[in-house]
Amino acid sequence: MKIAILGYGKMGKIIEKIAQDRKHEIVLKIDVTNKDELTTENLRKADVAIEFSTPDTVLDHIEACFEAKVPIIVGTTGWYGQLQNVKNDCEGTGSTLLYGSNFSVGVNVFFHVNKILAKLMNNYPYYDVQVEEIHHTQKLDSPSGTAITIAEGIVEGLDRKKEWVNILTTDGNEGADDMVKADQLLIESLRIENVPGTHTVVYDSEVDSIEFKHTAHNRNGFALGAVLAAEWVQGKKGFYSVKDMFNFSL
Ligand SMILES: NC(=O)C1=CN([C@@H]2O[C@H](COP(=O)(O)OP(=O)(O)OC[C@H]3O[C@@H](n4cnc5c(N)ncnc54)[C@H](OP(=O)(O)O)[C@@H]3O)[C@@H](O)[C@H]2O)C=CC1
Ligand SMILES: O=C(O)C1=N[C@H](C(=O)O)C[C@H](O)C1
Repeated sequence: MKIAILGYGKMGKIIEKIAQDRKHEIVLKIDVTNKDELTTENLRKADVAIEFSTPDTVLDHIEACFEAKVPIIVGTTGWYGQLQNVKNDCEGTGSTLLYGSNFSVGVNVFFHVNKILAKLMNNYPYYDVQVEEIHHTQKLDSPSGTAITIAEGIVEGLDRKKEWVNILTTDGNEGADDMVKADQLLIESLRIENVPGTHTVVYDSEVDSIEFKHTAHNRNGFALGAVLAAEWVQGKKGFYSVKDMFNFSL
């Protein structure tokens, strides 16, 4: 496959390496320094674009791919308020897009089990629940896209939580729980140097705690998942999420 990499930062560089190991060719790499090269003509040299840039640039990149009729895999987070508009645009223009807040196999297993656990915990009302996410200090968005997907899974399955709320802190979160209503699900966001991504769901009662945790040791799992998504989307039309690719049956 011929691949365009839109956003050539921490993720873009690992994606390049993994894609080449899998015998794909990188035909375009875009970052701030050469953003003028993101033209329809250049995009059409690719079979697929893989987008890991910023919340401020992702929508322009999506639009450029729709215009060029090149399928796009979107890993960038922090734009999900526009999801429905992008879906309408994708379907209206006969384009192809697959997005995911997290492309790693481990996190997608986590997403699936998190939903099952949330439903199960309806039977145990004496547990409260919260989500914690920790990322490196360069991260632009909070909460993380992954934490949003986790929180949506809990709100969907656990009747006593109606919506999520977020508190971002860099120096501990004393008293944060007191600011949250009983039917709100707290997502605590922490920013610590060099952490690739750690997500924990904690069910806490008077007598014990249940902790369900995913720790990324590096970014390779995210990058491999994005390349697998680029392979999976070949020959498909429409709007997909990474969930369609994994399609867990349990
Ligand atoms: N879905 C998933 O599995 C994962 C998602 N992510 C998400 O991916 C995104 C990128 O993460 P990461 O690689 O760590 O971030 P980086 O900051 O390392 O990389 C961002 C890249 O975007 C480029 N960029 C910024 N502005 C523009 C512009 N106007 N035009 C073109 N390129 C631009 C930057 O260019 P320059 O270097 O020149 O500044 C840089 O190359 C984030 O939203 C993050 O949350 C991250 C990991 C996994
Ligand atoms: O910005 C990051 O680094 C990451 N972003 C994604 C998110 O917002 O969930 C995925 C991963 O956790 C790393």
